[in-house]
Amino acid sequence: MTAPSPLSAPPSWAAPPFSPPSSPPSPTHHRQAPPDRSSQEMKTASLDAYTASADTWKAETDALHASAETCKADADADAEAKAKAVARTGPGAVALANARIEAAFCWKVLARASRVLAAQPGEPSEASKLAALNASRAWMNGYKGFYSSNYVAITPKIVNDIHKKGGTVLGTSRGGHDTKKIVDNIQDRGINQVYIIGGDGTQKGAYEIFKEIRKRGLKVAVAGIPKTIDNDIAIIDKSFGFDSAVEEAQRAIDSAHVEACSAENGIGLVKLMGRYSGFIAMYATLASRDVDCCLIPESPFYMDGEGGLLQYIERRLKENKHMVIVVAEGAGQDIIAQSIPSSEQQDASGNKLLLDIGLWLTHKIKDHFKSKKTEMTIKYIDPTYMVRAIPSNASDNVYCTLLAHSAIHGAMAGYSSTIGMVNGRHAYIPFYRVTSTRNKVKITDRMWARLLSSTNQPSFLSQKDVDEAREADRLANKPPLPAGANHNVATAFGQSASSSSNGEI
Ligand SMILES: Nc1ncnc2c1ncn2[C@@H]1O[C@H](COP(=O)(O)OP(=O)(O)O)[C@@H](O)[C@H]1O
Ligand SMILES: O=P(O)(O)OC[C@H]1O[C@](O)(COP(=O)(O)O)[C@@H](O)[C@@H]1O
Repeated sequence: MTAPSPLSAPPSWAAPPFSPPSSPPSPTHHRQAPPDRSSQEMKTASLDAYTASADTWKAETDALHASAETCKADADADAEAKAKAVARTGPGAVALANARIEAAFCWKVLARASRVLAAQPGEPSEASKLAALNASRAWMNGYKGFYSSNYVAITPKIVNDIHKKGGTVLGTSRGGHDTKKIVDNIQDRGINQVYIIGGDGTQKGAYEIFKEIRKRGLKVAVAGIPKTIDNDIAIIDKSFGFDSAVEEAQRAIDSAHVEACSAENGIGLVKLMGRYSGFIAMYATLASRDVDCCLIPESPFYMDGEGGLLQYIERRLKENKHMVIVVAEGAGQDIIAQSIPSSEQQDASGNKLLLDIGLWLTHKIKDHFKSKKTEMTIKYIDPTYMVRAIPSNASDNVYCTLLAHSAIHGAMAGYSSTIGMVNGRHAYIPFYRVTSTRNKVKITDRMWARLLSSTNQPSFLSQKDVDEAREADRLANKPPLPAGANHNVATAFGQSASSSSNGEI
């Protein structure tokens, strides 16, 4: 497949695709001959010197091969020893897997290093640089970049300070996931490791690519690296980008608090992203401690009547003369749909578009106090992309580095999975476990109870709602069985499956 002409030229910083020099780098070791020797003698001397250096590299390569063999033998012995020692208990399987990952990783890296040395008689540092440079490529603008534009070479110089910028230097997009075209591109270019970075949708796309690669029998490792501000990816403790978003969302809440305190019966209302999960709203509320009510998709509420939101707002303004309300963009969709027909429109990736709960609530609250002939001022703040466009914070920068290290270790050992932190430890998680459900706030868990005690808001829930929520959580956390699992595996799986993390960070 010839590379299609790029629809959009690569960015100015993109180096042209790397092509190795036509002839191997000339040896830099031979000395200049004295001026009075014949040219034939000079050629002989240079050839002798070159032969000597080739012998030296061969000896070094042989030595490296020998050490690789030793390393593999030691690692295999270590893995077997660990397996015998702990295979009888649950953790044994994990220890064995880890030992085998280390063994495979060690062998592959050493074998790769010796191949590079054997193939390139130039200085080893040049040889390894050539190999690394030739291997690191990036496709621009999301999945469609695999087939709609050329790749760009990624070098240490190019990525040196990207962690200080918001957004993504690779560009992103929604839609455009054509599994066949993507895997054709991977196969045609002889790629053996693919690192795919993004949210829950991206991980689903990575799973499709993995299944197609497996169907074709290709030796390609696919590493899914979770990145989304929503923290809605299942199993992992948190997603890269979430901490930074919470920090920025708190700044919007602080502004809403200032505005609310500056007016008679002032209300500051902030809408935050998170799509169908309310983690950003929940954690920014807990961080701020100036919030009187936090509304999220996972916790239904109602406006009118006894115990409703409007009654609570009236009471809070009487007590405190001002209040701050935080609403997640996915909250209240059922209530809005009663007055505005739900559009059912989707974005290019198939995500259902949300109705604007922020504007709807602002109008409802204004109309209510107008009908009561009560003075009230509401300041509506929708920070939208400001929460997402900021550079990642220190915590996310460290997390991102560790995710990258784990992803490379796994891919070099030949594993295909989503990489993430689970109960504080980095793990390789099968794609189907991550893509089979979405991480949502559990309103029956401690973290939501902590929020309710922080805001003193009513739970807006009946006991029936709580019981239904508990049952839904239980079913949502029953892990799917691997395809074709037999009774014993199903039983064992049922025993060992732990409930997915719930934002208990
Ligand atoms: N079920 C799926 N199968 C294949 N590709 C998918 C699937 N869901 C989403 N994608 C692709 O993954 C990419 C990112 O998905 P999207 O939902 O837009 O963002 P995010 O990954 O941040 O949630 C898009 O190109 C989309 O087409
Ligand atoms: O950038 P867009 O297309 O407006 O999408 C906005 C959506 O993207 C997000 O910021 C992140 O969503 P993804 O993780 O699915 O990309 C959501 O919180 C928000 O609803």
